Amino acid sequence: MRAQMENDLRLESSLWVGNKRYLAVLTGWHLKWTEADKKNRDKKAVSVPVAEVVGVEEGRVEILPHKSVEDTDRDFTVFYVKRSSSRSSSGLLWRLGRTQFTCPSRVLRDQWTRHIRTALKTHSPLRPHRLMVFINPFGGKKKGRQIYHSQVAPLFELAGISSHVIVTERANQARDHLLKKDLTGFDGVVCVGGDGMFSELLHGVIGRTQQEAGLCENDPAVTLQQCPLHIGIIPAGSTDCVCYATVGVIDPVTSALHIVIGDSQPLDVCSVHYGPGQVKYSVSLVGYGFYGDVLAESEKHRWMGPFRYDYSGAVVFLSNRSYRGTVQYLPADPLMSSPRDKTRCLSGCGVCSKSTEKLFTNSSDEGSLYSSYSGPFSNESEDDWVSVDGRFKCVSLTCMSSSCAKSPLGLSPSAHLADGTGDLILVWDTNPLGFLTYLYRHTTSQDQFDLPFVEVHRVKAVRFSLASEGEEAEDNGGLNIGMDGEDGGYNGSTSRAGSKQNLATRPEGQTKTSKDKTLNPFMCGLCCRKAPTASVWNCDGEILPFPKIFCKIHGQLVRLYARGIEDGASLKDCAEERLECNRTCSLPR
Ligand SMILES: CCCCCCCCCCCCC/C=C/[C@@H](O)[C@H](COP(=O)(O)O)NC(=O)CCCCC
Ligand SMILES: Nc1ncnc2c1ncn2[C@@H]1O[C@H](COP(=O)(O)OP(=O)(O)O)[C@@H](O)[C@H]1O
Ligand SMILES: [Ca+2]
Repeated sequence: MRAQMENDLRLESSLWVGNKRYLAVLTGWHLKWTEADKKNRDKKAVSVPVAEVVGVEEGRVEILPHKSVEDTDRDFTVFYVKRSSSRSSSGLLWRLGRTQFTCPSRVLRDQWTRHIRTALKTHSPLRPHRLMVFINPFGGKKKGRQIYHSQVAPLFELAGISSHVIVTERANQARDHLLKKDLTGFDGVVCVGGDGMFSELLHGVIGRTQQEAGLCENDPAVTLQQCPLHIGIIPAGSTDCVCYATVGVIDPVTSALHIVIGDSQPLDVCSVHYGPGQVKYSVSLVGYGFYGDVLAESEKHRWMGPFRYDYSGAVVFLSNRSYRGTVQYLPADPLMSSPRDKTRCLSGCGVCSKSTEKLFTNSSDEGSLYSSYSGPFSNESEDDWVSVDGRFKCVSLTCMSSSCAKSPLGLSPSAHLADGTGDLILVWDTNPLGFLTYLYRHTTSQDQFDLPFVEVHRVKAVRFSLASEGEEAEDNGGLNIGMDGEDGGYNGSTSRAGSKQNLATRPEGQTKTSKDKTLNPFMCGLCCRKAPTASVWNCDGEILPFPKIFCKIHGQLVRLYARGIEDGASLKDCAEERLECNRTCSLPR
């Protein structure tokens, strides 16, 4: 049956590109054109997977920067994904490749365009036809509208996608629209903005799916239903972490091309249960202490744009706070992977594929993905929880690497996008130089976990509560200057929550001395007033002012129009070894 379809789609003929003659072959999976006049050894061949063909148009057509059409009888133009490397990022930039072919006759030209269009329909079933696009006109450098209209809309039009565009007029408009309005006929939703805008779509899409399934999303015991609508992100925000960590570059054209060809990347989501039965969702950062304080501080300086985070980061660092609390976590299966195994989750990641089999009972049936999720706690009991008490600079939980331009490898470089786990990073109270070293290592390839006051655990769930006021005052002597005293830092204990058995003690070098106090006399102006004893949670850029939370990771709850980070090195190897490249990259051949 498949072979028959392949045969029906197959087309082979001589075509001209400029003044050179090529042998062009469409096999259903690939469109390949090989220079016809040269000897076999050096012949130039380009092979484009059908899945990466953006569109085909009759005539000689240009799209970017402006559309122009020369309506000739024997020509057709093929648009496709073309890769180039970018030094400033971890992934590959995608550009719109374009080749104009000339046929010997109009009949053959029409045959080519018809066959290519049929191949696209047959082999790219997830390509969107109708999208709902939300533009935040105030995100990042306030260029959302311009980015969409000049770089994205022409590509959507070329691919025959009809888009319903809403420029938001208030915060949470996109979320509310997705929760309440008719979404019939839409294949996906797209945000043009930053992580906050993505978070609105995430909440809208998850909430809507649970509503329609009749599930109570606020109940932490409920197994949430997977979301059928795909989410696309056109980066136009300040941090753009979700885009960076799933695509590898911050580039509107690259992201638009991933949407157009219907790429599909499953993503783990963390539900954060807080207050009286409320829930928020996060894919990148649930952070208490430093990251919560930076976010709270940055909200006062929104007018600074993306620079507000640098400024607030410096202010919060100088205020040198730490917080005492109890963290409990449910460890993930250590046989699957580890946050310190030095691997990276790249496009086609083996750990994530294996997890798909584990997370869904019948992984061979695509339909079952939406019904048979086994949930994170199939067999665990209270005894499996590990409990840690102490004073922390920050407690962070991330479902993915959370890489971004500031930190190209991210908060947890070996975290996986879709393995059903999150990485819990505990940074114990330490002196300012130690903490600066920790932060600085995020900007380099040095291991930020290889520090005595940092630990990282791969987990399925986390609970956090602050120390009671009495414990806090005892620990602090009433002043939260966070860097002094024998009680600061890694003085806590680790225990199995169920058995209450202490397992760990303070590692050497963690006792702080009075000398530390002299490290930063310039900080006194900032920190010698009574600092707050509680921080707030940073939940993907949203402030949660409730210290006590319960977090649970939901494996592959949503899907993005993305494919994970493509490994530039392997493409380069392919080019260097002179293998026939199945991608149209502009790397040296
Ligand atoms: C001495 C140099 C220190 C550099 C430290 C770098 C650490 C970077 C880790 C960043 C993790 C980012 C996780 C993502 C958070 C976003 O959801 C959130 C909101 O983004 P947006 O909606 O686009 O505004 N961004 C932040 O909370 C900013 C954190 C910045 C911390 C310095
Ligand atoms: N029209 C609007 N006016 C004000 N706030 C908005 C509007 N549209 C969206 N928002 C909110 O702005 C916040 C930040 O948006 P985002 O696009 O993430 O930009 P940035 O990355 O610069 O923070 C989001 O939390 C979102 O809810
Ligand atoms: Ca994960």
